[in-house]
Amino acid sequence: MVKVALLGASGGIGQPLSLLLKLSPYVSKLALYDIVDPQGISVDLSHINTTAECTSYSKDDLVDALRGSRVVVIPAGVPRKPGMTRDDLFKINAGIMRNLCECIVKTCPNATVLIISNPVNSLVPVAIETFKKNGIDGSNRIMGITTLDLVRAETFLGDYMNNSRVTTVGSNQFDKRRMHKVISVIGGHSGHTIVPIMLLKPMVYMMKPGQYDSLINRIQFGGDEVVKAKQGKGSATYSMAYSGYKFIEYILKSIQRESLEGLGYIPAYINFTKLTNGNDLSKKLNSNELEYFSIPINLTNGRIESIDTTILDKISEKEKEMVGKAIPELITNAKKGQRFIRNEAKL
Ligand SMILES: NC(=O)c1ccc[n+]([C@@H]2O[C@H](COP(=O)([O-])OP(=O)(O)OC[C@H]3O[C@@H](n4cnc5c(N)ncnc54)[C@H](O)[C@@H]3O)[C@@H](O)[C@H]2O)c1
Ligand SMILES: O=C(O)C[C@H](O)C(=O)O
Repeated sequence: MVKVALLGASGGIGQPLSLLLKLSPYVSKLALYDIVDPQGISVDLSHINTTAECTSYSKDDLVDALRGSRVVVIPAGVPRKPGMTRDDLFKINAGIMRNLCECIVKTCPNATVLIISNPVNSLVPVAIETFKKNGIDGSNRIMGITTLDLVRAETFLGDYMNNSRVTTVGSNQFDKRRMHKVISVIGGHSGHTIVPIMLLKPMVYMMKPGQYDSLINRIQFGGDEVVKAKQGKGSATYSMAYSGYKFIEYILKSIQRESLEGLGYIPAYINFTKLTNGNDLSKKLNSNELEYFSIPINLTNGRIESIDTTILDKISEKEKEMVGKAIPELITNAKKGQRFIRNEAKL
């Protein structure tokens, strides 16, 4: 069991995620930090009869919140309103990410850092560059959480299968939780950089013309659906808390040395260049410039042991086309984050 720090704990994602972490058998201490004091959340959660010991921290207490943390989860930052892109959040959230990471790298440099705040495609580079500026390579333990795209893919494909004649193949409804054997998602976390990969190719042939394209579109722009429905009151929070916890649980299980076998592909948005199989990924994606990509990872002790590029061996022409479209945008997004820290370092 380990200490987990949650930065941005008072927010729309932070609150339900705090609850899920309080229920986790893998967490011994849960440190809740936010500039809006999370004391009430912490006291409330502390009445739940699970093991995790909750404490709250605000403003200048960040060092205390982080001290001894093995895992740091970051949903701190502003969410989108209708009409905005995730990239529009960069101006505010990049500064928040840099300041938090400056403190993480000095207080718990070996912690695994899991980034939820948007734009993920640029903020993971901000975090990695901040570590680098402080002389530390964090690329095997700083990850962007892209699990919501995977959860959406499983849900929307499950809906399609249950609502179409595909259900007549078996007598029961398809279990959406088993969809990880049917679909995965790689690339990044915004629009066309989100690239769904059908693991069971015959599924595509079973779909009516147009259905596959509309499924892909819904997965890529699922975030917009929630932003629109919330009418200016933010973006996905409950589905993100669930997806975030799902990914955090992989990390915690791996720290606990539990087997992750049978859980399917576990993608995360990472800097793959120095990792085992990183060269292989560059070759398969046919790009020397791309450094960040969401790709299945193999974990040991909560860190990336290697990346698994086999998912790219089975992709269709249409999926190749989607990957090709994602790469230039991913390069631009990553450079934006890198420049933010590198230019500052020159001042
Ligand atoms: N990765 C994903 O799939 C995904 C999904 C949904 C949302 N998001 C992103 O997560 C972020 C948070 O979303 P939300 O709905 O929880 O927003 P929110 O506004 O409800 O909560 C954000 C919290 O961060 C806090 N905060 C701001 N600056 C801080 C700082 N310097 N230190 C600590 N806390 C700080 C705020 O006080 C607030 O409580 C957004 O950027 C959103 O776009 C990502
Ligand atoms: O859409 C957003 O801005 C939030 C999040 O990235 C999502 O995919 O729901």
